[in-house]
Amino acid sequence: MAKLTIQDLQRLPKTDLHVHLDGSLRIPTILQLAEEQKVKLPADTAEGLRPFVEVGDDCKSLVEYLRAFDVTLSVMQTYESLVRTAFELAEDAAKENVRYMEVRYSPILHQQKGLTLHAIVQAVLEGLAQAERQYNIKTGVILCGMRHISPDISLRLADLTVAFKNKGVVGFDLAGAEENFPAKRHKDAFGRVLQNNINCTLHAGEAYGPESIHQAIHLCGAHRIGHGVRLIEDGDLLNYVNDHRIPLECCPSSNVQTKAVKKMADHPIRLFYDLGLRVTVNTDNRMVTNTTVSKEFQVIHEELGFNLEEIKEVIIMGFKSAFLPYALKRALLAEVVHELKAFKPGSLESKKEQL
Ligand SMILES: O=c1[nH]cnc2c1ncn2[C@@H]1O[C@H](CO)[C@@H](O)[C@H]1O
Ligand SMILES: [Zn+2]
Repeated sequence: MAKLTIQDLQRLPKTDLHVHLDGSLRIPTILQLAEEQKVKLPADTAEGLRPFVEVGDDCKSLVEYLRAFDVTLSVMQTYESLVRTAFELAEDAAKENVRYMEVRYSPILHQQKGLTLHAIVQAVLEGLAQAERQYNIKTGVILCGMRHISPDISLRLADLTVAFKNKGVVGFDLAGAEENFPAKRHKDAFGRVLQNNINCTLHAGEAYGPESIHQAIHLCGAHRIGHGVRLIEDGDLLNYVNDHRIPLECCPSSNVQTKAVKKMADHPIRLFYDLGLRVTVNTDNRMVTNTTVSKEFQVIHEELGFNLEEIKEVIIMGFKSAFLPYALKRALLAEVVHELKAFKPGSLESKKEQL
């Protein structure tokens, strides 16, 4: 199998359907925002801050992984900081040819300085719109309820999702620590979203077993599953997910860091793909996990043996799984399929380097 380079993978058109805004900042931006806002960080240089906001493979659990967000959230409490971080995330994604991205975050975590929930959504939409005008990228927003926060708050966030339906918000999610915080507590919020004909996805099967995925699908009506790695433990549910073409938002590097899987070679995305499941490849958190969509494809190429044809197929599954109206999705898919057919590995740059 010819080896694909990172440049090849960067050139391919891609999606990122699972990326948290508050885990995907640039470190220099955090430093600048902290200075402007007089916020105290654990360190005031990029190198000093890195260990607090990038977890690495020695991270032991999801709960440990989530500590990085205390730092990022401390500088994401103003309208301008939300516009800026949303713009920069879309800019970074566009530069590696991500053509469609769904950005998620939980507005309730951005109210420490009194911003209204509406302003918090508006700011992110403004930053993303600015990037869309400048780059060849389409975006949508997914609002997250948080598992450990009260179901009443999830209901308010569900109402916020309804208020921004067709205005840039395309779905609702449930994030945060999974163990001891079952999704069923939040089922009214999902009911609200579903009854308004809005898509939902839930983080499930990351730090808890297949029961969690079962709840997400059957009690909360999940149209997609975030991670879902532990689906491998329940063949019957796996068949259901496969038969109903429920997409899995796989985030391989993040899963090694949170110990959803012990090591990359054990990642079930290979088996899921071979069984015909609809799998997608995503970053989860570009900064916290120190990754990009291209790097995630490189990892599954090098460590799990996905070849170019298989990668193209996973890319297409990403576009198919988008929370986009069907007509738009079909048009975008047609464009991408055309590009993928014409794609030849070996970028101009890498050819020049070889000379
Ligand atoms: O992999 C993950 N699993 C569960 N929750 C997560 C993950 N990454 C980030 N968050 C949580 O989602 C919130 C909103 O973006 C973040 O603040 C973080 O607490
Ligand atoms: Zn996530």
